[in-house]
Amino acid sequence: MKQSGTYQEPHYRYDISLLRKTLKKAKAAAEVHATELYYAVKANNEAVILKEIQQMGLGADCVSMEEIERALQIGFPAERIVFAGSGKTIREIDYATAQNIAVIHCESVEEFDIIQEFLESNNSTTKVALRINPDLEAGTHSRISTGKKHHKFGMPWEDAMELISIHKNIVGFHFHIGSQILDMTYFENLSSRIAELLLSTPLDFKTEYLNMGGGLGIDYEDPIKNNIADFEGWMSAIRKNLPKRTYPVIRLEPGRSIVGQCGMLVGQVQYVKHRETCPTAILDIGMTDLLRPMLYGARHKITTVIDSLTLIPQTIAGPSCESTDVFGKNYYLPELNRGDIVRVHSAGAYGSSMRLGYNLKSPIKAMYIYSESKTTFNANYKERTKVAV
Ligand SMILES: Cc1ncc(COP(=O)(O)O)c(C=O)c1O
Ligand SMILES: N[C@@H](CCCC[NH3+])C(=O)O
Repeated sequence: MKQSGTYQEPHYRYDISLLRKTLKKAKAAAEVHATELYYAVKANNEAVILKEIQQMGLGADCVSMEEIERALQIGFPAERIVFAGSGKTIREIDYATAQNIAVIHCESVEEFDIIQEFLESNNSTTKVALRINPDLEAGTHSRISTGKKHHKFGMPWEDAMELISIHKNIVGFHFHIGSQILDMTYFENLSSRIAELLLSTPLDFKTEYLNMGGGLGIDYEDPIKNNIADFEGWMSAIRKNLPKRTYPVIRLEPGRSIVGQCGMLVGQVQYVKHRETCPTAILDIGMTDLLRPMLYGARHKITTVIDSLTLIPQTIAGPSCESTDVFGKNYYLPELNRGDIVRVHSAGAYGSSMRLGYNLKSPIKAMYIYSESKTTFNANYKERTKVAV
């Protein structure tokens, strides 16, 4: 009897109709709240995904020269591209200013001088906004918080005030307190802090540009029921304490909330090790394809297409030569066996964009689905999991 079975290549699976639905919801909320959206390319930079986003009229928030290049290739106009990042190199600043992108988010006084040099040498139309560190909690995992004083991001308000007193080409401010934020109080706090800070700008300074970052969280526990993030709640919270008439249009740069739920990672059980504590299913997908569980202890929902009412606790692990290459313990699933297909949900954001080349693993492919019922999906995968004997 042949033991090897059939092999289904692992892949990211993107539900484009859900992406479109999500974009429509985000755009509708943005219209109500006079908000312009710049998609954070770092969350997912696959060309097909970016094209969908560009076609819906969002701008692009980029953090490297390569992301700017990709955004331009996809068709985002330069005047709808912003460039952020805590360690921009001169090569990157030169490129961004030469392309006349809309705005650079400058993070320090030192960086400002360098940007200034390239704005002049490139005779650039790019504007400068200052990223402020507001010293605020974000109520999220400590490793994905960015807005406290000790974090490396942004500059103190005092530095910003000094810069605007000298330079006339600064158009406004940029803030971002962290990612995967579900408690809207933290966004309300951000809007209070900004309102307070803006009161202390010199009378002759007009804040033309106000970017309040990204950070809206998604439901990792129940991504099937809650597949669209609370854009309306986010935008109300972020605007709540801003004086409306003074700041008619604001910018936001969501990443995860746009693409997180439309992607899943599909892999196959290679072996099951029957440990004393808990069986461990070793898959062909792991930390090189989705780093979040290993980097932040993030828990993603995992499902299978096996019909069984009996669920048992199992450890789900990846194939890399690292003890931390484990999605998690105590996943209650039907008993897994070699050949079974496993789906890791909510892998659309910070999945493929954070993939690793460790162990010389080749990047896995992406599959784009434009419409498919759940029944067809399950049937297709079951077909493939039948092990040949
Ligand atoms: C400056 C900045 N803007 C936008 C984002 C996108 O955030 P999120 O994916 O949480 O919406 C990030 C990532 O946290 C960021 O650092
Ligand atoms: N990459 C992170 C969040 C950081 C986002 C960028 N500042 C995640 O996987 O959740």
